[in-house]
Amino acid sequence: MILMSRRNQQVPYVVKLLMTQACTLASPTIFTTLRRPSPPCSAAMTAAAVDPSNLDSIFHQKKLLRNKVKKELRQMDPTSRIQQDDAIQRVVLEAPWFKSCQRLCAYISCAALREVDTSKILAEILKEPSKDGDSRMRKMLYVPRVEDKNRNMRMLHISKIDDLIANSMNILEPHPVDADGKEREEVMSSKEPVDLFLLPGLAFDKSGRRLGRGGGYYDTFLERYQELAKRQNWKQPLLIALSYSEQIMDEGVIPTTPNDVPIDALVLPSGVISMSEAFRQSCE
Ligand SMILES: Nc1nc2c(c(=O)[nH]1)N(C=O)[C@@H](CNc1ccc(C(=O)N[C@@H](CCC(=O)O)C(=O)O)cc1)CN2
Ligand SMILES: Nc1ncnc2c1ncn2[C@@H]1O[C@H](COP(=O)(O)OP(=O)(O)OP(=O)(O)O)[C@@H](O)[C@H]1O
Repeated sequence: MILMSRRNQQVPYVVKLLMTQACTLASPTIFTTLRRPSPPCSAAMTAAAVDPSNLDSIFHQKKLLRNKVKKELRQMDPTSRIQQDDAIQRVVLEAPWFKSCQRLCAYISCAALREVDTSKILAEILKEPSKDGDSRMRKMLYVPRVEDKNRNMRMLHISKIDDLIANSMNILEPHPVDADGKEREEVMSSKEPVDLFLLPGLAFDKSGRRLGRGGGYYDTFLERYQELAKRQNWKQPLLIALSYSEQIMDEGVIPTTPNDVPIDALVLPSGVISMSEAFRQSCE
């Protein structure tokens, strides 16, 4: 049986697990060739496509799963959390796809929401280039700003962590205008493509499903950005989420709808799980 992946490549209905050192210095990358959760192959999506009233049931199941995962995250041992935060960020900082990326969108982690910490990754991206001949280009960093309650989010350029202020949800985000009174660059208006998104989420599975916090901000934004990249003939950005081991679900547990955008890879404290051919190619 042959299925189509999100990049429209044929994916055999076979699960292959390969351990390889090719894509990470910190820990092994697990390459999985799995049935992609693209619309035709998800039971939940297929049902939703023929019966829109079924969406209510899917959203209800999503809500139950969010509550379960949030409870588990609140109960996590603080020492284990710190260890996992460090390990996950180390994997990212040492990964070839991170080192080589020139422009990325990343989330500003919120400790109260028990999100995987991104502070070390952000600090590394924003640190001043050393004066001792380090000629590496500074990466362009864009971070989310929620514009309204209708799933509208922008990704704005920041150059220092002080550019951020807490919003009504207590998440740090940039003001649309910088300290010099200049409008910040928005990623959707940039002339250059983004190579990488580092994504938050509540639950994930090994075939690329991602459950967010229920706002629909990321799915909406990612769909718009993928359409932009297609129109511009740009390479699609890698979509990589960061996850504690507690957030990995068995196959079939995460309910999905056609709007859910599948991810390319997942970073866990133990390494990277690859879910797409695009990710594998980025490691070559
Ligand atoms: N760090 C971070 N920034 C982000 C997101 C995110 O998930 N994490 N977003 C991703 O979309 C957008 C903001 N969306 C958000 C959606 C919900 C909640 C929140 O606090 N939800 C509560 C439940 C609220 C309720 O049910 O009424 C929670 O999850 O406990 C926060 C941000 C943009 N910025
Ligand atoms: N691309 C889209 N176009 C229109 N509506 C969307 C889109 N993506 C999500 N939505 C809507 O947003 C709401 C929240 O969706 P869902 O529960 O899947 O969010 P989530 O995946 O938890 O959140 P997020 O994407 O912000 O991480 C739903 O009503 C969903 O139909």
